[in-house]
Amino acid sequence: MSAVKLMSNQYGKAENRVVRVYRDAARHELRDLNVSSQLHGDFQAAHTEGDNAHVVPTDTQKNTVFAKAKEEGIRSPEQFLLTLADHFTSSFGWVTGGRWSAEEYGWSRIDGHDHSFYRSEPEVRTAALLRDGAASELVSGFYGLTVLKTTESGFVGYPKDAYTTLPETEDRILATDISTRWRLSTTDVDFDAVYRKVRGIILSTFTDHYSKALQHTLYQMGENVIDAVDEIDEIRFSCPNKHHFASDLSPFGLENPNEVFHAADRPYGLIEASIAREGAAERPDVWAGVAGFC
Ligand SMILES: O=c1[nH]c(=O)c2[nH]c(=O)[nH]c2[nH]1
Repeated sequence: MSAVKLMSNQYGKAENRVVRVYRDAARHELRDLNVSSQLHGDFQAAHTEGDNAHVVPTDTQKNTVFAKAKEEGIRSPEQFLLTLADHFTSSFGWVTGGRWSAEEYGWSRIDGHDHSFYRSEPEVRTAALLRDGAASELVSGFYGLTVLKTTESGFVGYPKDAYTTLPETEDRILATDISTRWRLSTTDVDFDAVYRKVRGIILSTFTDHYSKALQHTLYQMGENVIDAVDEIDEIRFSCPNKHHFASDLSPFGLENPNEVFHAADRPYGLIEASIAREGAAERPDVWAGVAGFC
């Protein structure tokens, strides 16, 4: 009699780099994804007996990603993940769900050209689908959108102790790499439209207020997104405070009224926050499948 038992498990093929080109017309379209597939279900015997009768090979999961890109197309990362989940759960009775995720890289036309593109979007778009039986939970987001404002940011009013050296300021650079994910309350939305709207709100919020701290700015970003998008119940941010320190040029007899900075790469403040719609159900189970804070 063994003293151990199998607990949670999942398996699949990670990081399938699939590029779908639509070339039915002279003006081509493309979607460029990195897709991971993880199955949940009855894989007990595979672990305890070495019986692979239920083990849909990770190689087959990889092939399915590419075949579905052809058969169903890629209309959005989220839609593609739903297609994969439907396929695996309907094809294999013991597959009760899974976790499918994707990153998307954004391309734009070179001078409006029909079939030549350049990597235009600085950020990587993300999507994660958790399927459990009939329930689908979607978390969309992006990371790597770097923003900076040269003024309209300050940091004052914090506690001072024996170790405090930071001077208060009401005029500093605020810069960060935005990582964010938002939890959708439905799978019945235009995912690309929601993505563009959220991205736009986050950027306009960054510019449109005096930031009293990065915490203050993230909260306003979250508040504005949740106010504007009914289908989003919760949004998370993980953002480094990319410090820019005004250089001391006094040894050279020069003044420096916030014109020359040392852009320090580390250490950096790390500011993380989750903002949720008042009254919406909390879903720690959904976030548990997302690496890091968000
Ligand atoms: O926006 C900020 N938030 C902080 O928590 C913090 N701490 C710090 O030293 N500088 C800043 N800036």
